Amino acid sequence: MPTTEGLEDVVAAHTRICNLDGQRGKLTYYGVDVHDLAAHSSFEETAYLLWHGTLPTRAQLEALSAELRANRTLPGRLIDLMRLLPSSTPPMDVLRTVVSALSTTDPDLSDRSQEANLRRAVRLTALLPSIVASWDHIRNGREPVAPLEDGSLAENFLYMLKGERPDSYDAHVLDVALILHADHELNASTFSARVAASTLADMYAAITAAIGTLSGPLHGGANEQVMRMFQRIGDVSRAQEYIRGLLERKERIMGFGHRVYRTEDPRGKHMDAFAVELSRRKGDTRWVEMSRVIESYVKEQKGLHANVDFYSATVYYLLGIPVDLDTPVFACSRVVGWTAHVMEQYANNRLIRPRGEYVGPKDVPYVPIEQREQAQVS
Ligand SMILES: CC(=O)SCCNC(=O)CCNC(=O)[C@H](O)C(C)(C)COP(=O)(O)OP(=O)(O)OC[C@H]1O[C@@H](n2cnc3c(N)ncnc32)[C@H](O)[C@@H]1OP(=O)(O)O
Ligand SMILES: O=C([O-])CC(=O)C(=O)O
Repeated sequence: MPTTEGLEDVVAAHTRICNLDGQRGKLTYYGVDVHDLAAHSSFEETAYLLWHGTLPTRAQLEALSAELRANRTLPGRLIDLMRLLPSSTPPMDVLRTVVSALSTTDPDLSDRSQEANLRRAVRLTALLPSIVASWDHIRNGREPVAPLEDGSLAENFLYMLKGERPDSYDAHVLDVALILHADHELNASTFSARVAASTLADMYAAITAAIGTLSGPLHGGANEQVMRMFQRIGDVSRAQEYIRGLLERKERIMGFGHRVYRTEDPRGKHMDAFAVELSRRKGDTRWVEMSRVIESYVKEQKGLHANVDFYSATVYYLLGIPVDLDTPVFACSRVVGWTAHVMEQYANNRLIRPRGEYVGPKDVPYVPIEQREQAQVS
C-alpha cells in the first residue's frame, strides 16, 4: 500500500466550497476570487457565500446579518463556566471548552436537518467572538461587555473586546482579515471537522475538534508564535542574527512555508498592506520593518515564502488585540469554513477512515507479568 506521510497531495474529498491552486497562488470560495472578496465583500456576505454557494441578494444578506446579530449574546451558564476556569487558561483551550459546552444550550440538538445545521453554523459564528472577548474580560477580573445591537461582526468583536466602538478603519481591516481566513480547502482543522462529521457526530463535536487542531503552532497557532518571535527579537537590528540562529539549529521559522502554496500566499499581500497602513496610522513601524528583514533573509536562505499567519500577527497587534487572542480570532473566521465543510460532509457522507501501514514488531509472545519482572531483575 503506498503511504504518504502527512497525506501530502492526497485528495480526501470532493468539495465545491474552496479551490486552492498552490502553484499559481490562487484561492477561490465557490469560484469567487478571494482578492475580489477582499476588495468588495464583507465577512457576513462571504459567510453567506460559503454556506449557500452563491452571493446573497441584498435582502438575503440583511436577513443573515440580522440573524448573526440576534445570536451574539452568550448564555449566562457559559459565562459562569468561564468564571470557573483558571485565569491562566490559554484562550484556545477556553474556546474549545466553551464551544463544546454550547451543545448543552442548543435548543434542539436532536434536529439534524440541513436547516437546523445552518442555524447552528450561524449561532457558532455569532458566538465565537463573544466567547473570545468575554474571556479577555473574565480572566482580567472584569465583567464581560454586552454585544452591540448593531454593527458588523468585526465591529462588534472589537467593541466587546475594548468596551468602545472601534475606529471604522480598524473594523474594516478586521472584516477583511476575517474574509481572508474564512476557508482554505482541506487544511488540518477543516479535515478534523470533516473526520468528526463523517462519524455523524454533531456540529459542536466537529467544531470542537477543529478548534483543537487549529491551536497547534504548525497551523493556526503560528500567528501568535510569529508575534512572540518578533517580541523576542525586540529590534530590527537583531532580526537577521536571530533568524540565522534558528536556521542553524534547524528550527522552524513561524509564519513561513506552506503545505500547498509553492508561491506567495495570496492572502498575505492584503494582510501586509494593512500592516503597513496600520503602522503608519498608529505610529509604530517596528514590526513591519522587522518583517521586511526576516522575509528577505528567509527567502534568500531557504527559498520559503511567508504565509498568512506571518502578516496577521502584526495586523492583530496593531489592532490592539492581545497576542494570545491571535489564534482565537483566526477561529472566529474559520468557523464559517468549518461549518460549511461539515454540512457538505453530512450532505454526501461516507465515514473517513484511512489505513495505517504497520511497521511495528510482529509475532511477539505474550510474557506473563511475573516473568517480565524476573527478566528485569536478572
Ligand atoms: C494558516 C496556516 O496554517 S499556514 C501554516 C502556519 N504554520 C507555520 O507558519 C509554521 C511554520 N511552517 C512549517 O512548519 C511548515 O512550513 C508547514 C507545517 C506549514 C508545512 O510543512 P510541510 O508541508 O510538512 O513541509 P516540510 O516539513 O516537508 O518542509 C519542507 C522543507 O522546508 C523546510 N521548512 C518548511 N517550513 C519551514 C519553516 N517555517 N522554517 C524552516 N524550514 C522550513 C523544512 O525544514 C524542509 O526542509 P528540508 O527538506 O531541508 O528538511
Ligand atoms: O491550508 C493549510 O494547510 C493551512 C492554511 O493556510 C489555512 O488553513 O488557512
